[in-house]
Amino acid sequence: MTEPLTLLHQIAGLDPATVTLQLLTPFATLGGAVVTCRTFYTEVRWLRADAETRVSLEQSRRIRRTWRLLAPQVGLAVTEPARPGRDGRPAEPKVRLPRIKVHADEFGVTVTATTLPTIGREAWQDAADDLRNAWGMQRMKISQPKPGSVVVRGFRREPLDTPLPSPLVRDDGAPAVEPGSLSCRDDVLLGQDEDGHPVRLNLAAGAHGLIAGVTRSGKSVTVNTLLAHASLMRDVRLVVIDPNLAAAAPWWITAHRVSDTTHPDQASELLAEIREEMHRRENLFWTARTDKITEFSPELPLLVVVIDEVAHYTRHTDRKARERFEAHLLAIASQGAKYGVRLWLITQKPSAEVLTTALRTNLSTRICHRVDTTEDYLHLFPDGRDLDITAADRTLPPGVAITSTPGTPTPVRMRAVHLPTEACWRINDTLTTTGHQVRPLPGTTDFTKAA
Ligand SMILES: Nc1ncnc2c1ncn2[C@@H]1O[C@H](COP(=O)(O)OP(=O)(O)OP(=O)(O)O)[C@@H](O)[C@H]1O
Repeated sequence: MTEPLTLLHQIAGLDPATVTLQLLTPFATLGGAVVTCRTFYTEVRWLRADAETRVSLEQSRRIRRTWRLLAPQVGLAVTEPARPGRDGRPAEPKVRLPRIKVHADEFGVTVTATTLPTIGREAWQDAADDLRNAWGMQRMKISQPKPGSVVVRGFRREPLDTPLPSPLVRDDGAPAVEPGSLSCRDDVLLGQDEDGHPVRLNLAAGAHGLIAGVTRSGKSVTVNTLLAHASLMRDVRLVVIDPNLAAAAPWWITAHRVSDTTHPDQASELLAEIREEMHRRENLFWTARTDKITEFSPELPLLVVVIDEVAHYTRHTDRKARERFEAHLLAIASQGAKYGVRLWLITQKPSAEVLTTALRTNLSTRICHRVDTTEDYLHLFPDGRDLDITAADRTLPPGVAITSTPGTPTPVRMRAVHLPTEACWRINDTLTTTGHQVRPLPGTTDFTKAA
């Protein structure tokens, strides 16, 4: 039979070598282009990476390079029995390895591997310690999100131990976000979980929340994140009630309404106004033919009501005043969300005496920094014993919290975003210079009306 190249040679009068060269040239050019693109991509990735990601990139190159050698050593290779060759003599046994793709990030590497007949998740789990040592990782996490592949996450650094700066400020502490450039539809970055995944909150889509933690647990820093975002959102009005004037201090001159009252009755007055506003908004349901407000604007803002040290009012010695306050609180917690109100309660002790079960049930976002007792913690997370570490654990460091949000209802450990109070003052300066000042700094007033 005539070879195709010889046939071409006969038709075109070319010798087979020239024909081969001419046929292969486009493929070689394409191959060269692919290699160039890859190198270019690798270079760009390297140049754009921060110092920690570059260390991980180096590691991921080493993992790829040494995989052929390492996989059989850690039991992640299958040796197929040698079959007799054509000449009847046994051929070399074939060793098959899982194919791997390695991705680097600031915490370490993610290796996605194909499974082989006897090498599934269990085999990877058995090899985890050896891989951790060989790859120089602190911790390995193995999962199988879908049949046919295993995902191995190697952590060189623990996300929970890694400080997470706020996207609202630059490295030098200067504000990075213009007032009014955010909207309540934008996600608020609360922190990162133990796998390094972001934990986000959406004020427009979400509902009410709670932030708990004993003193020096990192509660105020997390409250800063909430208040700073709310202040920078053009379609949010911030209402703060704070008997200690701690969380509210930087926002005193720019929040829509603010109170440092220590008596529940005065706090109740402000809550009664919120309820009146809810009542006014009822008319919108008829005109918009809806049963909840989902679109917000500067004319129809989302009302974010933050009450710091809520126990100060709910455990007040004046029983009647305390009950009036609790009645308002419960009405807003159970009804407010559909009228565009988001209630956020802050407490050192999230016990049943401070927050009734009816109230707690309505607080769907829960951020629990270190608390005093397991009972306090379990009041917030009734199934929380399943976690390796609870928020009552003495070892929970400042800035780490157990968190659940409507997006991630199963509680996770989270390293909260670090937004120090000094940065909040600077954000407030920007708000003031761009005309967002509502009132002067306080004298001895305990209740100030918005201008
Ligand atoms: N997310 C965080 N990342 C890094 N460090 C943090 C974080 N949160 C808190 N810290 C550290 O812990 C310290 C105490 O935090 P914070 O002031 O928020 O505690 P607190 O629970 O509000 O205490 P207090 O009730 O005394 O104000 C901070 O000064 C800071 O050094």
